Amino acid sequence: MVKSNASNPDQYDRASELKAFDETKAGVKGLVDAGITELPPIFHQPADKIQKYPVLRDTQFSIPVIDLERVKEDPSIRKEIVDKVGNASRKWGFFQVVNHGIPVNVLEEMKDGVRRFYEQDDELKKQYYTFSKPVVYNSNYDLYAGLAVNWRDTFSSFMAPNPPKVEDLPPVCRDIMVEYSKQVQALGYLLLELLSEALGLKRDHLKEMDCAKGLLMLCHYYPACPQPELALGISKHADNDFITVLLQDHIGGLQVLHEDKWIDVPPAPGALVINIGDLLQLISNDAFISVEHRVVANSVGPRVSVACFFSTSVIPNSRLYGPIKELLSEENPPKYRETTVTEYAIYSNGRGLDVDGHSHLLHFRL
Ligand SMILES: O=C(O)CCC(=O)C(=O)O
Ligand SMILES: [Fe+2]
Repeated sequence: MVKSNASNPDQYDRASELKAFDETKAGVKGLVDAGITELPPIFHQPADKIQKYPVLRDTQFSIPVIDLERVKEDPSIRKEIVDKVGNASRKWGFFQVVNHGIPVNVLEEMKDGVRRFYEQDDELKKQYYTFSKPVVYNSNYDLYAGLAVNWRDTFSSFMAPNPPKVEDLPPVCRDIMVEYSKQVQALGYLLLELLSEALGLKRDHLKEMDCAKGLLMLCHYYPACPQPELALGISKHADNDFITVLLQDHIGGLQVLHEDKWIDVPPAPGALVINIGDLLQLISNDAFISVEHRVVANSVGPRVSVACFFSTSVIPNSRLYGPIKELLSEENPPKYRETTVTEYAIYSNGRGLDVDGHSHLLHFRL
């Protein structure tokens, strides 16, 4: 157990508390199971980090929800959908989709599978608490590097193009991980078509650039927090991929930074949240924006979510990605130098922002 010293958070041995927490291999859920009633200091966010931007709760400002029904059948409906996807990707960098083709029972089973993973016996879970297996479970991947530990546990696995052997996936959720990742990849390809068309490119342009070839699945668990106002589930970051498809449950907590205000992304039944990652901002030459987001801690959880990152960062790949030539003109010269997905991943080191809290994209700007 990590001893708590929340009444005097400045006077504690941070390094040894981090190590003690890490060595439990039981994550944040382990602390909750042990019955803590105060937030241990390693989780305390600096107050200015939590409150820097106001939270705006105004229905006038909300992430667009786009209905994909009949997108493949009716060209005039498709055109409307493409316009909506383009507008949302330019203005918000985020949107939700409904009628996306993934059945509700698959979404429910995926969330149940994540709950089963975390709620199984600690001893079974601990075997994945390592960076040397295809499925990596830990609390925060950047436990020792972050300013404050996030109130969250995560397990992750690359699911495409080279998925792990089935026996390497956790038995309690392996079938649904395989099924869901296949369906998400198909949706990823459809989204790339719509995004290509919204950029005025031919339908297969982004697909042919391999933007949905690689898929990293991150399964998050945000236990109920004893002092949610002092912690964050995920601190402010942007995603370092092409696009992300996020499945969230009914609890909520995801917020998007829009015009210097945090806007809630309300859970909608059957919906998936889509966001533009840094690499798509780069190749679209800033037409689409990769927007910072965070998850606040909650007192009613556990909340579960599954983030599917489309990126090929683990495949050795020398393919260069720069602003797409067809989008450039005298009035729209390239804003970024070319990079590889691997270089971008190494540069961002899996972290959503640089040490000063700025986007890693700035480093690649011409
Ligand atoms: O859990 C969520 O709602 C967001 C997760 C997220 O932002 C991420 O995995 O990058
Ligand atoms: Fe994210």
